[in-house]
Amino acid sequence: MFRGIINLRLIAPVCARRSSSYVKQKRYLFDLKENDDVCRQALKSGSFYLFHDLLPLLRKSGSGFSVPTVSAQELQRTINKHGQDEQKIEDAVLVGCSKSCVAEFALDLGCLEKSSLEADLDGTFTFLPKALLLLEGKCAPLVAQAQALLRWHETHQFCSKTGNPTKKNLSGSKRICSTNGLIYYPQMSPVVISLVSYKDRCLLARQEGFPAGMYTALSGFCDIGETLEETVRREVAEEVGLEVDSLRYYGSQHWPFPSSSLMVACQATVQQDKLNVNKSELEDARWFTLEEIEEALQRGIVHLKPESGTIPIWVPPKWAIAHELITSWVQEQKAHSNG
Ligand SMILES: NC(=O)c1ccc[n+]([C@@H]2O[C@H](COP(=O)([O-])OP(=O)(O)OC[C@H]3O[C@@H](n4cnc5c(N)ncnc54)[C@H](O)[C@@H]3O)[C@@H](O)[C@H]2O)c1
Ligand SMILES: [Mg+2]
Repeated sequence: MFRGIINLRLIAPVCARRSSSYVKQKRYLFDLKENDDVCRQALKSGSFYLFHDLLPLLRKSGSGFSVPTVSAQELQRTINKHGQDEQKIEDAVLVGCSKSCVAEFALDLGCLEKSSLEADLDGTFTFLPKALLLLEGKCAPLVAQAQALLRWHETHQFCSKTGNPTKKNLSGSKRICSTNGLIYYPQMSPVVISLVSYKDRCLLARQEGFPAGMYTALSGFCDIGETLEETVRREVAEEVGLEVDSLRYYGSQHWPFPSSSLMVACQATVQQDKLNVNKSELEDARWFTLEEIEEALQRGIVHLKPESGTIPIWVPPKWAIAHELITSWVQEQKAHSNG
């Protein structure tokens, strides 16, 4: 059993007063998920994020973009105006509830005409990777979660055992086979992402399909039955031929690509730096100094085509946990050098 130093990134415990409203919010969310009657009521008063064929609706807001919501009444009007039955609202899926316990849903209106919808809603249905780059703060993970849940329902219409149709419960927290009652829950695939370091350098890699110049931390899906630590060791050995000798948990992130992964991030160290890169998985892997990494972080996203000559190294954007891992390594290196 691999023993590493685990120091969980703990969220500061909420104070006693706030925890009562937090607990109330989470208990209401549980009721919404599990109790169709509670959810049916909430569908009349909740707020709705809208999608069109899994593209989220974004609206220009100042110098940036926001993710607008519509009320149940506005949604009814829009659906009626576009000739759809109001029942369509029951295709919505629950994505959360506000601190004041207003239920938040996501609904895909892919059956309606897109451009007239965008005109009515004063927004644009946007390709998800682009939308996530345009959004700030909590909007990006929320849109990613909603799209992943809508996509899961779209791709799990039939029972994999009987082949018969499945039906979602009202909140969309599960699907049930119409004949044998088998219950399906939305899945995330666990993926480990490790920033490997050796003395004062860290290791970044790229796959052939990555945007030109982008390097990121090593990552890999967990095989069935593996512990996270075993996946870290296996993936690092598989991809760059090194043996991990210590690892430290950093944090986690839901990642909607290619289909809903749970990224579990850690810092890992190795005892030697001789790389043996597995070219069937990686196009390249390199050790980078603190200075090179700081330059890459400064550079931000580089939109250059491979044919434009030498492309400077860049790393995933701020909302990717790889970026956080890399930034955390820089801070530790600087704290270490400042003694
Ligand atoms: N959020 C971030 O900062 C960040 C950074 C890097 C990679 N990622 C994501 O991590 C994931 C894993 O990266 P990777 O490509 O290096 O993985 P990987 O090294 O495991 O190689 C991918 C291979 O894993 C296999 N696989 C096993 N289970 C799978 C599953 N459930 N879904 C898809 N493939 C599965 C497939 O054969 C696939 O070709 C990717 O989805 C990638 O987008 C996220
Ligand atoms: Mg990998």
